[in-house]
Amino acid sequence: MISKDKKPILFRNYFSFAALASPIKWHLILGVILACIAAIGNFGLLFLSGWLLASAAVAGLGGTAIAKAFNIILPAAGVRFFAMLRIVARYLERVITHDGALRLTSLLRVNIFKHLIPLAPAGLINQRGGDILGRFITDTDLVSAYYTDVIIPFARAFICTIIFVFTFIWFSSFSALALTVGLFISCCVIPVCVYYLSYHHIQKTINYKNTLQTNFTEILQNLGEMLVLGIAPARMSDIQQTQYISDRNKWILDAIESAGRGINTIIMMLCILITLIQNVHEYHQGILTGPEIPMLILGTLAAFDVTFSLPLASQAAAKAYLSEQRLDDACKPTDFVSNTSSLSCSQPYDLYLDNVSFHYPNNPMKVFNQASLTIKQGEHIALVGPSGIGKSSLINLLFSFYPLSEGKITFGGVDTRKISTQDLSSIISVVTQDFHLFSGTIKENLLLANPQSTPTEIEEALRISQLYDFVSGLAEGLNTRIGNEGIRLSGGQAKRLSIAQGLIRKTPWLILDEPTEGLDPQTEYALMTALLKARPETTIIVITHRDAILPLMSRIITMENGDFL
Ligand SMILES: Nc1ncnc2c1ncn2[C@@H]1O[C@H](COP(=O)(O)OP(=O)(O)OP(=O)(O)O)[C@@H](O)[C@H]1O
Repeated sequence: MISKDKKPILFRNYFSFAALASPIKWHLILGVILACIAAIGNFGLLFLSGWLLASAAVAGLGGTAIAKAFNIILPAAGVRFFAMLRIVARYLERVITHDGALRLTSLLRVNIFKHLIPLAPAGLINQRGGDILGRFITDTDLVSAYYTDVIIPFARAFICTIIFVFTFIWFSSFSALALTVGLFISCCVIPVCVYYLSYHHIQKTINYKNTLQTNFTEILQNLGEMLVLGIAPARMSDIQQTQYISDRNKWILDAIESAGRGINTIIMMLCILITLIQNVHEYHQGILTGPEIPMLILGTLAAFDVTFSLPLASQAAAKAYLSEQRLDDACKPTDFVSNTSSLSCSQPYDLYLDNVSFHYPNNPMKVFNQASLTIKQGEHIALVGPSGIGKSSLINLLFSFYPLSEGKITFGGVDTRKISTQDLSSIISVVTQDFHLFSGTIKENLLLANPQSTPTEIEEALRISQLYDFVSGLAEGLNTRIGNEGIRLSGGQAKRLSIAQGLIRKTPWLILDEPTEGLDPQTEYALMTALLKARPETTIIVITHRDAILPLMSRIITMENGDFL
């Protein structure tokens, strides 16, 4: 169980964005500053260009003397300066904010991984693989985008609004007021409306996307079986249907965002119109000069530039919020969290089950009912019993993957709930029925189990698991690639390779779940005798239905009615 004070990551309940984003706070601050500088550069460029063009025209109309007296160099240099400033600031802003966003994504993923690990497998029992993958990839991306797609555009819009309005006040208070009202609607009212109008559709889009991802992952994983059962076309048509609904929803979101932009444009045009009418009036009153009119008009145009990304930013905010909820849910500690404490157990590694009762969280049927068992280090045991009685479940309890209803299990003198999974796995090697081989060479798969193993140890493991002759006969020997999940090996060869993985770790305990299933009697006998001879000191527990193995073992434990006989 996870202790209450170890509060995991995510937002509302478990996570503080500020805490997570703290390593990239300078990226964030610098990103906002550069985004503002780029927007001010754009504003300055248009503002000054309007004044420069109109002044040059007025000077030209005024005759040669006035034209000569007009100093075009200084404002032209200003225009160039703002143009350069805009380009450089935009470039630097992109570099810094994207670097920050990528760092944030990796921080977020590492954090999520850290919180998912203790949940496995019991805490993840009700989650589908594709769903977790979706949360891990898509939702982390959307949450990280909060920084580049939400914080920066809104911070830029608010800071620049203040700067633009104060610049306008210098020339015309009325124009400044019109700009304030226009920018307020564009920065606050429209984004809030877009957010609430989009929220429900974004929620649906995320759900559809998740369903698509989950279903597609399952189809890919089980494509062979689905083709054999003839259900692949039906599943594909389900996927198409979900994709169609998802696309329609996306279309609605695009329409809302475009409407937001469209209204923004209308407000900008209204603002320009009002400013123009008032500026002409002020010109006649002598408050403004002629060139200042286009300057304020183009300035209004430039000022609104910072608001056009806000409808999209509102949608990004809703996406980040919903994704954050999904990540929060995925990482929420349940009652079935495997332990993270780490008391060291010591030799002899004896196992005691004391009145253990247990049922799976999603299955009320008791697998163990006040079961007691003692296994001393070095014993060679066959664990037998009818299918579904609970033999493999013993492995889950040994590693505290599930909580006990009653009783206690000690290993090496320590309650297994207090030994970390890492510590246990350094003492116990388990070869399960549903073993996993990686897409790589035979050697890579063996070294994955024990990176320090020497060529002699590799050879020994292959000899015991009766794979040596097979591997020696291969053109590329140990460097033969075995394909995804060991697809290029036969079922028996793949099983023996997984046994070799268990052997090469040389741990004091070795548990083999149905190691000889699918093997011919000769190979089965050769494997078991070689194993028991090579590892006399190792505790070996063989979970099996094969009678041929039983005479070779030093003790046979039978499971019956939730207990050991
Ligand atoms: N993850 C799980 N969630 C819910 N119930 C489970 C889970 N795993 C196993 N069970 C149930 O627990 C019981 C014991 O299963 P277990 O796999 O330990 O049996 P077993 O003796 O190893 O069977 P077999 O010899 O067929 O491998 C079964 O009734 C099974 O349905």
